[in-house]
Amino acid sequence: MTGYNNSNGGEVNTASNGNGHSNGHSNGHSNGNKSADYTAQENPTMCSKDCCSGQGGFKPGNTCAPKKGAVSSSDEKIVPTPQSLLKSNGKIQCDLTPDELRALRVLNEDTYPYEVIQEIADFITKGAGVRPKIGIICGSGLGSLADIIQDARIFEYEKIPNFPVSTVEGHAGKLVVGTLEGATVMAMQGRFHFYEGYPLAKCSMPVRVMKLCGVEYLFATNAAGGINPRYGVGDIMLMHDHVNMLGFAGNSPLQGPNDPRFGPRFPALTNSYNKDLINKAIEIGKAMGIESNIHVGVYSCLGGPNYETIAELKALRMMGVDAVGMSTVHEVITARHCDMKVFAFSLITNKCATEYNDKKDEEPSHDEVMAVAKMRQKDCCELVSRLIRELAMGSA
Ligand SMILES: O=P(O)(O)O[C@@H]1C[C@H](O)[C@@H](CO)O1
Ligand SMILES: Nc1nc2[nH]cnc2c(=O)[nH]1
Repeated sequence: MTGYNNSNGGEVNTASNGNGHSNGHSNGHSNGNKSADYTAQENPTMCSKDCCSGQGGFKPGNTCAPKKGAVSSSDEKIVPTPQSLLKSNGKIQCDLTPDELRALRVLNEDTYPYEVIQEIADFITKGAGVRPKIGIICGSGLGSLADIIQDARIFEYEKIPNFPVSTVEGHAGKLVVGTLEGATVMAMQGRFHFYEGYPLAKCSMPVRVMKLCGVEYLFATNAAGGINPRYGVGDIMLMHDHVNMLGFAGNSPLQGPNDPRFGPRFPALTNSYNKDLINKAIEIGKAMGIESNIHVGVYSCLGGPNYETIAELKALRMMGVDAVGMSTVHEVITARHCDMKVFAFSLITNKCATEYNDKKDEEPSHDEVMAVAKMRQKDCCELVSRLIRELAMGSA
């Protein structure tokens, strides 16, 4: 791989996408469900299996009175909403623990005013005693990127005011602030995904926190499926562009009122991925002897949590996508909106099938994603730390 320049789209694949296909599927089907109407046939007047089963089975004339010990609908546990917790004096009244209450509040908070982000940033910079210059977001299984940070000050997400919590395996839920290769850094060991139930603005809110902490460069990493047939498992794809599938569906982290203290209402995204950093990373890849495992390509984020169908993967390939995942794009949009320089890469943890087959062992799984990330974490860490060293020395 030689130096990257955006004019030819890096290594964007030009191979045939294999558009013609026959999947051998027949549309007609029989679901083999012989007793779909079982209750109605066997017990013509039984109101429901649960209702009548505790009464010695159905007998004609059952009154369907509530079973002993059953909760009546008025006793059912109510899922609290902020409104249901409020008394008329505006105070919250509920039997939730402070932790449950906090989780509820964070879940219900969709937008973060500038002042709240500022408070979070102050909490971190005061606690850490430094203003970091580089922000790192660790992808699935790549949390070890933060383990190499020196003089680390660790903040668990649940202890940071107004911060969401990580719910995905391989995302520890810690913010690590310290120094790496002479630069001050803050790293997220655990990011937030749309599929966890967080709105995109909340998923990428930590990027704004980074900005107000003083961060100028965002390094985002992710685990992704390789759609480009030339990519192998364990390869690294330096992102030079993205296709925002969630954006196609009308979803953006920048939706809602725009606060110009962060950035403009209509930001341009044409030069989102810093070319100097991409070229430096290619040079570093050569020096590490992993040149043939480094690509430059286009990433696309889908909502997840399911992996893609073959038809979706074919469509993505036709659109020029090289790797697919469930993150990063909204973080990059948020970072570019507030004028941060961005470097991002995907670790290819699985090859995406773009032809139909029945091979179970070729289906993606999070276990496989984690295993490959573990196997490749050393090279990923080295790439990131060498790049940060170049930045700290002022040569990137
Ligand atoms: O956080 P990233 O994007 O690295 O995680 C990917 C996408 C899903 O969260 C998970 C699927 O295995 O890995
Ligand atoms: N959407 C998606 N995310 C991934 N993360 C790791 N592998 C994959 C994949 O194949 N698809």
